[in-house]
Amino acid sequence: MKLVVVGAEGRMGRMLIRAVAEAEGCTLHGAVERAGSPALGQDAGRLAGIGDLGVSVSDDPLSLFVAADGVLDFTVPAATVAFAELAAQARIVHVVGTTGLSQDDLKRLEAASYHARLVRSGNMSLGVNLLAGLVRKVAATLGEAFDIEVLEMHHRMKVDAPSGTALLLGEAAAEGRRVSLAETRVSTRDGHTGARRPGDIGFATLRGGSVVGDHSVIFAGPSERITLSHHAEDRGIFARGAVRAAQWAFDQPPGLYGMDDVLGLRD
Ligand SMILES: NC(=O)C1=CN([C@@H]2O[C@H](COP(=O)(O)OP(=O)(O)OC[C@H]3O[C@@H](n4cnc5c(N)ncnc54)[C@H](OP(=O)(O)O)[C@@H]3O)[C@@H](O)[C@H]2O)C=CC1
Ligand SMILES: O=C(O)C1=N[C@H](C(=O)O)C[C@H](O)C1
Repeated sequence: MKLVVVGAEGRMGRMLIRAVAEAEGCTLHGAVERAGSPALGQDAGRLAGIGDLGVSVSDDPLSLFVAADGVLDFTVPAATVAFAELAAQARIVHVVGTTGLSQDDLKRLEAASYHARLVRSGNMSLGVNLLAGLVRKVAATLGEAFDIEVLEMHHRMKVDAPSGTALLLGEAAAEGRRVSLAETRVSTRDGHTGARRPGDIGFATLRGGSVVGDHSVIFAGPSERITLSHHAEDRGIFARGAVRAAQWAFDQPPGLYGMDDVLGLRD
């Protein structure tokens, strides 16, 4: 499968280049950065620390997409929406790991998925997607006597909050309880907040250092507490998940898919 990595110089971009180079049956067809990036013209393999691959970083995504099978995209929301339109034009697989997407961005990705095979997830690791299934089940079993709080910590450079994974886990909890996350979500608490509203799903965000990604879902009940956690130790877990998603989507019809489809975890 011929894959293009966009955002090639980013923390995830460099991991994705490595994951594609290591994956059986995949080749790196192209690497893209924004116009003006100092990475333009550099060899993508060298950028990723694995030696030359003979693929120069380019700022012309469409000319690469038309001759590729898929694109791996962990960038920023505005770029991802633009790449979705180009991937749809080229009728290729688009794997989206970018987080912090607005409702309007999500609608535009959905529109693109009429033509492209688009896989999107706030977390591409096996562990987090298994955890989401457990959270759904525990939330359904315990009911509202247990308060749900989602706690996350990431490195100091992360720009969006709560994390895409925290929202994915919050959605799983809300689904388990058969409520809408939009109506129960509380993402900030400061000052005299009053007592906790029954049924709320709370989010707490920590930022600092080089933390790859820590997430816990806490079910706090009368006199006891259950905590379900995931700790990411290496970004390779997300990159390998993204390559697996692209390989899975290659044989699917156009549509919008999640990692639960890729991993066969849908109930
Ligand atoms: N779903 C998942 O499993 C995971 C998701 N993520 C998400 O992936 C995203 C990226 O994270 P991370 O790699 O840490 O961030 P980085 O800031 O390190 O990387 C983003 C890259 O995208 C580039 N970029 C921005 N705009 C464009 C454009 N128009 N065309 C091409 N490239 C562009 C940036 O370039 P420049 O800096 O020059 O602007 C940068 O190199 C985040 O939303 C993060 O939350 C991260 C890990 C796992
Ligand atoms: O920005 C990151 O680094 C990460 N982003 C994703 C998120 O927002 O959940 C996934 C992972 O936790 C790392």
